[in-house]
Amino acid sequence: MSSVNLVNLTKYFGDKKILDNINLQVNDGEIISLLGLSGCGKSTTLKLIAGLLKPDSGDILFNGESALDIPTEKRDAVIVFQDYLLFPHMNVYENIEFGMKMRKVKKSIRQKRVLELLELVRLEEYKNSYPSELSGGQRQRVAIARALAVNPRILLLDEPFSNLDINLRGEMRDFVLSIQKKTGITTILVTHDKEEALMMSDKVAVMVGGQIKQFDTPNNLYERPNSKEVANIFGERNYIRGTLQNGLFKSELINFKSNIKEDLGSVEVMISKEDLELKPVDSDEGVEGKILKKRYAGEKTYYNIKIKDSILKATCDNNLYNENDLIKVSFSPKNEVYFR
Ligand SMILES: Nc1ncnc2c1ncn2[C@@H]1O[C@H](COP(=O)(O)OP(=O)(O)OP(=O)(O)O)[C@@H](O)[C@H]1O
Repeated sequence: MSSVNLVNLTKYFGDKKILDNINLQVNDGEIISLLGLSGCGKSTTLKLIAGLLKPDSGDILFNGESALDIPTEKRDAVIVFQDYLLFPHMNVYENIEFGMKMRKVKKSIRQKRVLELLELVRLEEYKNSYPSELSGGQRQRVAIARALAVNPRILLLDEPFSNLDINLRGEMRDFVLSIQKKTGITTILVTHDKEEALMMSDKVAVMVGGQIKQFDTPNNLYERPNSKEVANIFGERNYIRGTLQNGLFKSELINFKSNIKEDLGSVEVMISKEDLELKPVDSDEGVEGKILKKRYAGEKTYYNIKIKDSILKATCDNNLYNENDLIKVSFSPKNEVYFR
């Protein structure tokens, strides 16, 4: 097992800077995610860690020691790609055994390890099946067992769930998490799915344009993003410009008592859609608005509400109001996030 430390890592393809001075500290045994839109450099970062690419500058430390001169096959950092890349002419047993055979591990040890892994990924009865005879989830479990077979220090997962249907995806996320906890292997997951990153990770690195914009716990990223750019990755929010003075936020749309006593002057407050409260129009509290659009989605209902000349978005657990209804909207801050 190992910690991973990326230090001022920069990578160009031609004259295009793909990774721009990346710094990241992953502690031994942690599972973290690299989250960002397509093309922001997530897979490139994984390939650099695995040794499939070389950086133009910077360093990669495993347990504090540079891994740059260690060839890929000796780095002990294995990647599971989204298309799994199983050997089609080998059965499940042989696929899992392959890496150990290459490393000339003794047959009796190989056999014991493959059987252990088959049990871990719950595929004992499929050991003689070929990849074409397996479901997507089963193939993925073989790919994970094959990666773990060589006792890597670091597991790198590149969009491992994106080819699976939605139900299987949930199941495989739980499965991978349980294996990660059981083995304690340091794991870096690449994903463009915000919920997946939040659900699976001790910490998430938000990447935009080859840079890490924030590396933090899921809760901090969602509740206390350090920029609008990061906030927007975790879903659409409302931003209202106003002033924060003497413990009061005042704006043309909404006023509320703030928990922050510092005078910040002119600011934009971020309000999550689920933090706006909708009440009947004859309530004493709140500002009056009109429902312009409603989308009922079972567990939740999404509303667009017009207040003066602005539109606020709200997500409610109930389904009490309809389009064109007049309502009152109020907000009592729990976690206040202000941007200047
Ligand atoms: N071998 C390569 N040669 C040239 N350009 C490359 C190469 N590999 C990746 N790129 C470019 O580098 C950028 C980052 O690619 P990368 O695969 O790291 O992104 P990503 O965030 O993983 O995206 P995705 O989610 O689509 O896989 C992209 O613009 C891509 O076109």
